[in-house]
Order: sequence, then C-alpha cells, then structure tokens
Amino acid sequence: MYQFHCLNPIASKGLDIFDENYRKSDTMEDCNAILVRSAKMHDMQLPSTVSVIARAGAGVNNIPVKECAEKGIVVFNTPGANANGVKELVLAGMLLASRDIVGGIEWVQKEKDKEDIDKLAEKQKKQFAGCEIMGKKLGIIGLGAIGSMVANAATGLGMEVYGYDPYLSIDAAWNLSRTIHHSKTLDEIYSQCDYITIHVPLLDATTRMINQEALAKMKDGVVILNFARDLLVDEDALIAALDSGKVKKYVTDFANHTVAGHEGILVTPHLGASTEESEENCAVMAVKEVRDFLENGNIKNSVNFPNCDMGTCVAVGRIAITHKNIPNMISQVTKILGSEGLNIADMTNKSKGEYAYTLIDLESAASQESLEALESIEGVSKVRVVK
Ligand SMILES: NC(=O)C1=CN([C@@H]2O[C@H](COP(=O)(O)OP(=O)(O)OC[C@H]3O[C@@H](n4cnc5c(N)ncnc54)[C@H](O)[C@@H]3O)[C@@H](O)[C@H]2O)C=CC1
Ligand SMILES: O=C(O)C(=O)COP(=O)(O)O
Repeated sequence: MYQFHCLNPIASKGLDIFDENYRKSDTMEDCNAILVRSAKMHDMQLPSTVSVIARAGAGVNNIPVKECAEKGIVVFNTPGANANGVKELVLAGMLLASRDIVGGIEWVQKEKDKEDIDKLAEKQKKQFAGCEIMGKKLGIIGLGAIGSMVANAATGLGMEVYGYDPYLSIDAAWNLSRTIHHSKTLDEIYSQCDYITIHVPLLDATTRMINQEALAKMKDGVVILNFARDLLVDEDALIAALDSGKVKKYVTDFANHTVAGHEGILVTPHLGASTEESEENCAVMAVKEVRDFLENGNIKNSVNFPNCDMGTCVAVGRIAITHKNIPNMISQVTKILGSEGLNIADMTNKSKGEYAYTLIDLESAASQESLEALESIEGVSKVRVVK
C-alpha cells in the first residue's frame, strides 16, 4: 500500500487514477508521494518515507529541487499540461491592455440605473477606446510550451511575432509557425516590440531580467505581460517606467503589494492554469508519473533526475538507486550484488547533471544486508525496493 498527500487541491480526474493500492493521507507522515501545485515547500520538513514529489504544473520554484535531489527525492512536473490555459489568458491580457474593456464594464456597472444609459454610453465610450493588436509587434521571451503557443496564436491574430529563446527545445522549434522572427538577442525584442511577454522559468539567471536597463531599451508605450513569475520583473523599476509613460500597461498574473491597485497595472490572481482543462491535464499527468515511478521505478519528466524507463517489472525483484553522478558507482553496486550471489537480469544507469539513477532487475530478491550495503555507498541517497 502506498500513501500520498496533497499539499493543494488536485483535480479528482487525476486522483481517480490511483487504484486500491493507494491511500490519500491528511498529513505527510509515512507518505511515499506528495502532490503539489503552488504551495511553498522550501521550509517544510519532509519525512524520510517520501521518495517522489509531483508538481501538477510547470514552475518548480516553490520546491527545493536541489535539496530533494540530495536526499534522493525525485521531483516531477507536468510539461505543457497547462500551457493552453496560460496562452488563452495571455491573449486576454493583450486585449485588456489594448482597450479599456475593464474601465468600460466598470462604467456601465456604475451608471446602470441611469434612465438614459444608452445615450450616455454613446457619449462616454470614447474614453475607453484603444488600439487593435493586429499588425503590432509581439516579442516573446521563452519559447517553451507556453511561449510557442502564444507565438502561434498571436501570428493567427495578425501580429508580427519575434521570439527569443537561446535554449529552444527541438519539440518547441518544430511546433513554431515559420513566420515567427527568430531574435538572437533580447535587445532586438526590446527595441522592436510593442508588446513583450515573458515565459521563462524563475531561476537565478532569469530573476529580475526585466530591469531598469532592459526597460530603457524598450519602445515608448510598450505593453509588458508577465504570466510567468513576479520576480522575473524588477517591479519597482517597472512602476517608475509606467509612471513616466515609458511603459503603457503592465499585465501580471501575480498579485503583491507593489502592483495591486497601481494605475496602469492589470493584475490577475495567478489564474493562468486555473481552468478545468489545465487542472485535469496536470493532475492526470502528475498521478501517472507518480504511479509509474512508485510501481516500476520509471522516471519521466523529472526536473532533478534523468529519464529512465525499464517498462513494467517482470523480473523477481527491481531496485531503484538514486545517487551522485560520480565515478565507480556501478562497480560498487554490482560488487555488492555479486558478492551476495544476486544475478542482474537487466540494468539501466542514467545521469542528469550532478545526479544519477540506477534501476536494476534481479533474478532473486535482495537481502536486507545487501540493501543496507548499497545504502552505505558514499554518494548513494536512496535505495528503494520497487518490487
Ligand atoms: N501563470 C500561471 O498560472 C503559470 C505560469 N507558468 C510559468 O511559466 C513558465 C514557463 O512555462 P512553460 O512554457 O510551460 O515552460 P517550458 O519549460 O516549456 O518553457 C520555458 C522556456 O524558457 C526558455 N528559457 C529558459 N531560460 C531562458 C532565458 N534566459 N531566456 C530565454 N528563454 C529562456 C527555455 O529554453 C524554455 O523553452 C513556468 O516556469 C512558470 O513559472 C507556467 C504555467 C502556469
Ligand atoms: O504551473 C505553473 O507554473 C503555475 O504557475 C500554475 O500554478 P497553479 O498550479 O495554478 O498554482
């Protein structure tokens, strides 16, 4: 029996995929798996029973990914599963920034009891007029699951799209419309574009990448959209640029005291992935990842360990070892198993950066002593009997 705990509500369409071998627990105690959306996990003490965390979503900045890798906890996310939800909100954000739709709706609400509201509306509407997005230049920073969808949709709406992503994946490249202009520098995006939208993960390298220097290079009257993470933008510098008229509108999905209520800023309460479809897609993918990992030891879509797939276990036993990516690991493992007379039927070893993963099918079950011997190898973080 496996136990899992949800730190945020996870769509039932996903949780229903757990079968009778799984029990949902109200606490993390004794749990094997944690499912999470945006709950901040950095200060949480995880029990040693936890071997997997699945983020039902894309961004993992709420999870101590490296500390988890050190402890042998495999962290998954669900790439692309909520991208369409975010794409649609970005398009809405561009339209809301271009015409004062919110102001117009609020005006009607305020004046709703006036007898001549129809005449008044015709007189007043000019104050809510704006511009169209067709023909405007859109710069997209980060052409991953979301950025590439935004690029194609904006192209379809008649925008001229510039994309910047020095680490573009082959899959994302195949999905991009050929009309998208490939920007080799951020400066080109900054100097050319009327709308700039950012879709990169929050990392040390991307924190406050939209800063005073970047803003100074942008066109006057630029609209900036941020549906990725608030810390990607130096919001004090942004507000100064907004107040000076350099930036026309800032659209952000992240409410905080700096932006909330400020003139010229449209703030949504982190709604990008809050659609029925995205929530279900993420939950289904996350639960499938957890099950395949716990039941077969397979890894797909981990952010801290490599992909590894040995299919469903048909051998007598399978053990999964998380360890550092250092020399001499395999020889130490096989020596311990060999000295116990354990024959290896199949084996895979994969690495990702500093960390590695070894999955071994055995022709007979490993003894407690041999498991402890494996665990005591310098650099091994977890040894798990999958079967
Ligand atoms: N508002 C919301 O509800 C949501 C927000 N997000 C945020 O959006 C981010 C992106 O999500 P996805 O597109 O699904 O992720 P993704 O991993 O598919 O795409 C990220 C892209 O950014 C690129 N990139 C990384 N560093 C870069 C840099 N310095 N300059 C330019 N490009 C860079 C990568 O090469 C990759 O193509 C997430 O990390 C998350 O923070 C994601 C989903 C929902
Ligand atoms: O997937 C992401 O990165 C998101 O920001 C979505 O967050 P949420 O699952 O809506 O709390």
